Amino acid sequence: MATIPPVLEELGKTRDLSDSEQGGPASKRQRTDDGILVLSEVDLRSSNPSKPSKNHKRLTKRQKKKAEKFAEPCSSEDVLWKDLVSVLGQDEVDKAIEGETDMKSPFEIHQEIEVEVKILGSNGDGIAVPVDSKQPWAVVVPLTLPGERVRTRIYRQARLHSVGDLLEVITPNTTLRDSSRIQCKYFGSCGGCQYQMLSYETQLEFKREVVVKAFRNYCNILSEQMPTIQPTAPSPLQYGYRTKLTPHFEAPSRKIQKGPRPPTDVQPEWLQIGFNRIGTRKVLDIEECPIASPVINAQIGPTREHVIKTSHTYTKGVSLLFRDSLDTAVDANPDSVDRLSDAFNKHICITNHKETCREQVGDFIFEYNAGSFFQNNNSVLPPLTNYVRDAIFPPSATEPSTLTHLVDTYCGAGLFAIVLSPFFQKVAGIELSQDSIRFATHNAKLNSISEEKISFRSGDAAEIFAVVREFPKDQTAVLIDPPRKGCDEVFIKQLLEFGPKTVVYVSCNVHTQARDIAQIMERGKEEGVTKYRLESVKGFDLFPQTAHVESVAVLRRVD
Ligand SMILES: C[S@@+](CC[C@H](N)C(=O)[O-])C[C@H]1O[C@@H](n2cnc3c(N)ncnc32)[C@H](O)[C@@H]1O
Repeated sequence: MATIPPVLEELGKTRDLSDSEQGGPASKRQRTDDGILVLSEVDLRSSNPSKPSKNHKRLTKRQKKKAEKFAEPCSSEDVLWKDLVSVLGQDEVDKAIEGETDMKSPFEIHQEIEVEVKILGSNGDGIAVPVDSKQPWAVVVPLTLPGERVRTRIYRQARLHSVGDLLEVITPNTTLRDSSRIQCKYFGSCGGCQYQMLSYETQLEFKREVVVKAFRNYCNILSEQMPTIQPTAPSPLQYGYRTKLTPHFEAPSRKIQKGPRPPTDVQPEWLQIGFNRIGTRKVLDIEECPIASPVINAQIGPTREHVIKTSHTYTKGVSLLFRDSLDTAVDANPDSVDRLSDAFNKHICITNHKETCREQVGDFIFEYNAGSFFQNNNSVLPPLTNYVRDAIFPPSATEPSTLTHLVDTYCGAGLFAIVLSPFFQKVAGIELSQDSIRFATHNAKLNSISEEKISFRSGDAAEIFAVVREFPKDQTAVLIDPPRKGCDEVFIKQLLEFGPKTVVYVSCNVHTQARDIAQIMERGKEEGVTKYRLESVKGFDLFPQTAHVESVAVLRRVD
């Protein structure tokens, strides 16, 4: 029998039972645009309404109705559902739904069972079936790998599956699992990382599989139109890469708030500063995060001390901010500073949302508001932006490119627009956040790009097509990099009406990306609508050790 890290053992023992009641509040995982896992509430109907377990809580009618509904397309529940169907088989799933057994779990909450893991789901958890399966039912067990036999304790019930804590890996997959690779003492308890026990090559292969499945499930185009998904591009840094961290803590209860002032040098018991424990909304106290950069880790201790000292002052939960930045006290003007000097390359940690951060990407400098969006893994930005450049101007092309104009939609602080600007005569960017646009314009100046060449405006992405009407569509590339929810129909309609020669779609959610690309290609079947060919799809690993994958798809107009 394989031993499991003590953190897993602790997780198995200490899950708060109130969190795992049948029909009680359960949590659904969601990922923010920068890949951070957050948990929000979803209500599940009782798995066996006729025989409630002793932990059963009554659901309101509204809660029941919500739980009975199928998941929103492309949501993390829907992505999981597709994985469940692939494990259980469509016929069995259909039969269970028809026979109304799809919500009737064969297991009790807190029951311990043995399961065999069939696949690693796209959300990063193992998807298993019970060893003595009598009805089609799956069990989702985080931190497990295909081929493993594990013991799990059920803590949540949902449609055709239960979710359990990993108690023991009975038969490990020794080809894949190696616990000596784990570099974080919180791995197994913290909800942030899923893959530290895997080799980096295996992580990249699993991420490619996620992209393959996303296009299979959400991009319903003919198989001959679907290019082979390329290998996932690695991150140069696999630990110490995160340039942003947002640990949080809950406020003390009213009683504690009103009680006597606590000593300021001892961490009160209620105060846990960190990330959500796996599968819960309970905070795990953390003092370090090995995937975050060194300056962030150096700042965690002093910030924790400050929070502990002032803990009596908090009446609301707080999300802390740690941003790795070049030292903004040094003038960024290339005439006054050597950008290769130690002074310019000194890193500091910014904790105030309103302060300015600075990063270098290739030869370009970017400044942005610490509270606004910027990609969270600086090490991967040169390969990512180079890949997008080569996708627009393929180095293997035999003819010189005719592309002279770039439209950067959802442009943030101007990352792609500015890095790619040397290759275009004119560049226009659009972004909803006025703050980011202010910085995009500032960044153009910081990098000596003229106002005649580059312009940024704030607004909804679809509005850009009215602005760039004078851009010659045969010479224009459009870059799309939307938030996790993807593009809306208005945007896609306007994109197709504009009809640029090349579209590069960068996405932090490959499922909505696949859905949007299907829509772009489907619309092209209509009379008079621009047609596109999906040329390539490639994952990029912006978040090593986690299940997250970024994806870049390239579409060329069919003339
Ligand atoms: C994934 S980020 C990409 C930012 C930028 N391309 C980068 O790499 O730094 C998505 C950006 O879209 C912006 N955004 C969200 N909804 C938008 C909309 N409807 N129109 C334009 N921008 C939007 C967000 O503020 C965010 O900056």
